[in-house]
Amino acid sequence: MAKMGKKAVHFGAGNIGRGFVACFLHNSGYEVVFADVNGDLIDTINATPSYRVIEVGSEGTSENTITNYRAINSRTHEDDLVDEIRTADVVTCSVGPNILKFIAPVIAKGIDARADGPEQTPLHVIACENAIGATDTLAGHIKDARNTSPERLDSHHLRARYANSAIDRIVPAQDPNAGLDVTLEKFFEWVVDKTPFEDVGIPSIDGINWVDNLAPYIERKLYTVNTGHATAAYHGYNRRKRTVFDALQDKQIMAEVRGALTESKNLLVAKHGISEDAQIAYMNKIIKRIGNPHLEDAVERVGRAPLRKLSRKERFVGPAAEAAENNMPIDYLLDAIEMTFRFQDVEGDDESKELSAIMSDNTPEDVVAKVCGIQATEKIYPRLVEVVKRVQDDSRED
Ligand SMILES: NC(=O)c1ccc[n+]([C@@H]2O[C@H](COP(=O)([O-])OP(=O)(O)OC[C@H]3O[C@@H](n4cnc5c(N)ncnc54)[C@H](O)[C@@H]3O)[C@@H](O)[C@H]2O)c1
Ligand SMILES: O=P(O)(O)OC[C@@H](O)[C@@H](O)[C@H](O)[C@H](O)CO
Repeated sequence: MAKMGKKAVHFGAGNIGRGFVACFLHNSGYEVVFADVNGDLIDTINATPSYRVIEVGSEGTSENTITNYRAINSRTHEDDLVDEIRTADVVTCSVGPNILKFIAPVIAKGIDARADGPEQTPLHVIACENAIGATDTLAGHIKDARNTSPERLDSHHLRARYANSAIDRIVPAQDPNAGLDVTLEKFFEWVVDKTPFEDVGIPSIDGINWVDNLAPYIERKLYTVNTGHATAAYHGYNRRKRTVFDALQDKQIMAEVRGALTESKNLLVAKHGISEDAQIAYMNKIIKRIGNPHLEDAVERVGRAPLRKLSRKERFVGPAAEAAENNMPIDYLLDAIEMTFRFQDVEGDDESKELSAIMSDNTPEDVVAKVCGIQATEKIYPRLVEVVKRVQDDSRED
């Protein structure tokens, strides 16, 4: 039975938003106000008093029923949303790392409208995206002079506090006939940095693991779950597999996934003092999770946005660049990077089309600098140039 009285505004009523974040907020007693730009989705949410979150796995199926929510179109009803943020306890988002700059202006207005005396606790802002420091990125946009007047910055901390998070739960694209229901894996992990909230009170959201130092958690998540997932997806896409599960049935793809995860493990163990045994156990658990036969997770979803995934702090170049600097092996990570560069012109994926144009119009050296953010002085640079050149040469032959 949910406790009542608190309000959360959640940006992005998609898979992880409805299936994970809103579910946990609801179960912790929050009314959830979704903010989204998809008009049909907004209408469906407002016309549907409850939806189900359905957990599937080898242990069987279980369900949660979510109620006590509303939705607002952030494009057409900005003033209403400002007012919701003014009176909210928590703002969360799961819109995609590249969308944070678009949701920042309305959040800034809502924060600016809040009281900054003892009568109102600062808004707690937590971005739930697959990216290192996503809440910091959002906060940077909110505090930008275009969104918050510089004279208001000194007292901004009285109106809002920002905490980074690492969020982990596989939520595939949903059956279009499922309405608002979301089918997802049973496993979840939501880790949040507690330090920015300590003097004003940590929001009571059941299921969050509050920590003092988030860096090892987010790097371990991104460089294991997402590295393994994306390795399976890109190799799978290039071998015409439909889902990640299908991809992992192929022994060569499984070997690529294990290889990439072993290389990222070497770095994580050396860098964060995680024990080798613990990381091997974590890695094996992840391989099992991404191979969940009950999840229909299309390789195109997991491979979406290849330019983001090839960027400097992301799941491949992030660990590979650092491992290379430390003279650790990176052959499997480079194989996965090559498969990512081959993820071009995929139906419905704008970044894959942009990638194709970038590959046609630039030298390999420029591609590596522009897409991966890697400089010529870095050890990984010549190997990335080689990878890009190979993909470009193959495209010219086709
Ligand atoms: N699906 C997963 O397994 C999973 C797990 C962990 C983290 N994540 C992260 O969560 C984020 C969202 O992923 P998802 O799978 O839920 O994607 P999704 O596409 O299902 O949902 C994104 C939602 O954001 C909305 N949106 C887009 N632009 C917006 C804007 N300007 N304002 C408000 N809403 C906007 C979209 O309409 C959509 O409803 C990503 O950063 C992803 O990496 C996803
Ligand atoms: O959301 P992305 O595009 O960063 O990555 C795709 C998937 O790997 C991702 O959504 C996973 O399902 C999720 O990160 C599991 O926690």
